[in-house]
Amino acid sequence: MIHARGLTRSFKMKGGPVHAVRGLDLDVEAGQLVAFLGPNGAGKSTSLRMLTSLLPPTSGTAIVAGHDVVKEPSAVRARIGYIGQKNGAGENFRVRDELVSQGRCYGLSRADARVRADEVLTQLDLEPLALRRPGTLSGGQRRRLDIALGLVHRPALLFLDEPSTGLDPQSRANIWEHILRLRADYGTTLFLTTHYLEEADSMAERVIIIDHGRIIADGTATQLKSDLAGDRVTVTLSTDSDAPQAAAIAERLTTIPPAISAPAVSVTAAGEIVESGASAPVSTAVSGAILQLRVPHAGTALPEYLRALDAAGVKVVAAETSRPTLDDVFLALTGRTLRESESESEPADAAPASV
Ligand SMILES: Nc1ncnc2c1ncn2[C@@H]1O[C@H](COP(=O)(O)OP(=O)(O)OP(=O)(O)O)[C@@H](O)[C@H]1O
Repeated sequence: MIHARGLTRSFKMKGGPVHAVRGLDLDVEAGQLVAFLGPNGAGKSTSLRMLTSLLPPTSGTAIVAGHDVVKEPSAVRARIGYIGQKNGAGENFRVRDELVSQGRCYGLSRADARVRADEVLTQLDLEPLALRRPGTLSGGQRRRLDIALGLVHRPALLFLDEPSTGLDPQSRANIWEHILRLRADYGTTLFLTTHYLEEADSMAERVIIIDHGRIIADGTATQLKSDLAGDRVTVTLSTDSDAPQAAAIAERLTTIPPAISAPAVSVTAAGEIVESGASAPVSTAVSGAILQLRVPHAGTALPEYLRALDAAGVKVVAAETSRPTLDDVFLALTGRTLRESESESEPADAAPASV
């Protein structure tokens, strides 16, 4: 459904070029639900805009829904839906009329556009709002209308740029319910960006992480977490002064490597890990009397560690383990958390020039 090779986009800026996307290689099969994650400025929207033919790549190729995004942009647009970050509906028409008008834009007859408008109104639970103006809808209702607008022409592939951002938890859950239903009922291929790691973790069957315009991880959330991040063990000592000794003991244990060195990798559909160069060590973290360790299996590491601390006379007052998150995966790959990356600022003199 999506086949991109070396897809690249740079923007000319006063302070020098911005390399937004650097050589994206991507294959997405029909029916997949893919979450595209990365910090602000990682290149997610630029990638989406190239894949939807809205922005020409600087170099590289992409075949989307069977057509070349550069040579056949109209054919691509006729077969895909794109729901951008901003609202798609105007203010002039009522909700149903917006949908009819969208259908007309895609070449449907007036009668067919009306039938289709009613179908998507039902699909997105928007019938009670059909006669309202978009400006009177809540954030969640409006986002559902955006999705309905993207579905009028029955696309087999839907791109959604942050479909749930800015919504309250209940509306976010509601949007996800509709997204998952689209896939279950119609087999729609879904490619979406999100900042909510826990949503990507629980809903998407495939997670692709992009950073500085490059894909740094690609696999199921479970694969990425177990292969790249490991479990977290947190031990609280009775006194700070024992922390250096406790850290040294951790380094000597066979079940606790002194540092998990996680190379930047991608995981193929077959579960094969492909290394792609850079490595970012994740070390034992000590904060006062609290030690945090990354281990492959907390269930075996923690008892061994506690026995070793006890034998050395180091008193432990609390110990707990936790499963890794996708943020831990990002940390393992880049040495930064996604949240830290979000606050990295753009160059001060960066101002858009011709694109
Ligand atoms: N039209 C443009 N002109 C100049 N630079 C741009 C333009 N569009 C994007 N960029 C730059 O390209 C980089 C990638 O931006 P992009 O919007 O793709 O990131 P993103 O991952 O979607 O971020 P966010 O999560 O904040 O939406 C950023 O440095 C951004 O400032």
